Amino acid sequence: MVTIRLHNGKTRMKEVFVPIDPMNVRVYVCGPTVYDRAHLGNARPVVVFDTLFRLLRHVYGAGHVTYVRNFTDVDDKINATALARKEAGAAGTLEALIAERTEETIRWYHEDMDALGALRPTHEPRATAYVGQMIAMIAELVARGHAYARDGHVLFRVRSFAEYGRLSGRSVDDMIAGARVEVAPFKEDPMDFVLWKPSDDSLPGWQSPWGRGRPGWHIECSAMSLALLGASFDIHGGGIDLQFPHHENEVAQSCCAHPEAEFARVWMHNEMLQVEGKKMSKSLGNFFTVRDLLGQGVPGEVIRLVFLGTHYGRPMDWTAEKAGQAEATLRKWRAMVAGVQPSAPSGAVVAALADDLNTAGAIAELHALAAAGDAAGLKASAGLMGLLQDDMGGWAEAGVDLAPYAARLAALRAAAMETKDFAPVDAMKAALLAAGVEVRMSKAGVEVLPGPGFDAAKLEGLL
Ligand SMILES: Nc1ncnc2c1ncn2[C@@H]1O[C@H](COP(=O)(O)OP(=O)(O)OP(=O)(O)O)[C@@H](O)[C@H]1O
Ligand SMILES: [Zn+2]
Repeated sequence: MVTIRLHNGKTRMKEVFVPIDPMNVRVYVCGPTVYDRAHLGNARPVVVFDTLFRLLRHVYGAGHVTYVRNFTDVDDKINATALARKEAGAAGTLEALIAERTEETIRWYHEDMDALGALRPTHEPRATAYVGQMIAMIAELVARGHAYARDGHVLFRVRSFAEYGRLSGRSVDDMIAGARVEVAPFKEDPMDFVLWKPSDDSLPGWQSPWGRGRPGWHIECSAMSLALLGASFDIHGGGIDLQFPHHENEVAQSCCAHPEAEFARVWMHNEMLQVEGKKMSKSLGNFFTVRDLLGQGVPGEVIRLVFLGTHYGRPMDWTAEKAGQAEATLRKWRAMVAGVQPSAPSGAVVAALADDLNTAGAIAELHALAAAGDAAGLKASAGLMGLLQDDMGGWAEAGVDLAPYAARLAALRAAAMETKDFAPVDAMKAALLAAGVEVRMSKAGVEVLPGPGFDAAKLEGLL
């Protein structure tokens, strides 16, 4: 059996990975808060942990890996977007508007992450479906003296857990000194964090022993991982931005509710996608969405290869140059593997991935396979990384760059918004469809992709 080594954020060492149960290797990754389109940074953990998922499936068997990634669908940012819609005159109750918003966002998330060749996790639990389990866990923490109720809130008593701060390498006193901890009258200690908070009538809420309210964010992952993976499981992942306080708090909650268990054995954190040295984030406003890139004609597979070019533990930038190189590589490889039956993945590619997901090393091995003319090996090995899959190939096999057609269509639409004459847009769209091109037009942009019956010759004269 292949030996996998992973850098464990808990011990800060690269360790041989030994699953608790090789018949059921269990992974939990913190998923998105569903109030808006995913930005490119949000896609990095998806690609990183999808690559891990694929490697584990290869080594232990596809039926022997359980991968859970949640949707956080209870959050004040979601409430705010729904409230804003209501105030703008949207019909329906707040609950209905929230449900509409989260459904829509989950649909977008699936479309965008599917386009990157990410497999759907085994389970994608929604937090709102696990509120009962969260309440039970909070009650357990109260009973064990690790939490206390005050004024409709329930707080975790940080000083009751001696190991608090170990995962992120901080001491409680340092945290308070440099802290952005919220002081509130209902807290015994400023470090204590919220497990449950009250909801007024204008907000979604659930009945609980502490009155009508809603869960804090951290308890969601503790309760959902417990329900779906058990009190001890193998790997917990997420972005490094979540290490503190989110993951630290998850550890505190889960270990105090189940002191007999270990919670996550291995912690893996992906580093950030950056823009000019800063984390791409919604709050900084320095972001673009995955959909923006797809709409500009950048294939999802190109985005995936760019991500895999940098080790997950290092920060990285998105650049047009990297995208151009990845696209050229994939065009070359796709031409080589067209119609070829994959053989088995190369040992060198598997070994690179098994070495703490050395994806850059694995890509170098793919180049070596291509240079050696081993198309069958290239196809199988790239497949292990979610590349050169048949269902993602249309863009490259087309052999033509469709981005200018997307740009032209977008320009015609912009002009039509002014003139109110949509005939030129319709004509262009019809011509593209006749050439077998799939056209998707939305507020976010225009996307054109070669469809099954694509015929490049029919594009003649359209630009
Ligand atoms: N710039 C980034 N690079 C890599 N991963 C990121 C980046 N920003 C967020 N993530 C990860 O994306 C996942 C989803 O996070 P979440 O939905 O909480 O983010 P968000 O609220 O959209 O992000 P933010 O507000 O930080 O822009 C998490 O695993 C998080 O660590
Ligand atoms: Zn989490």
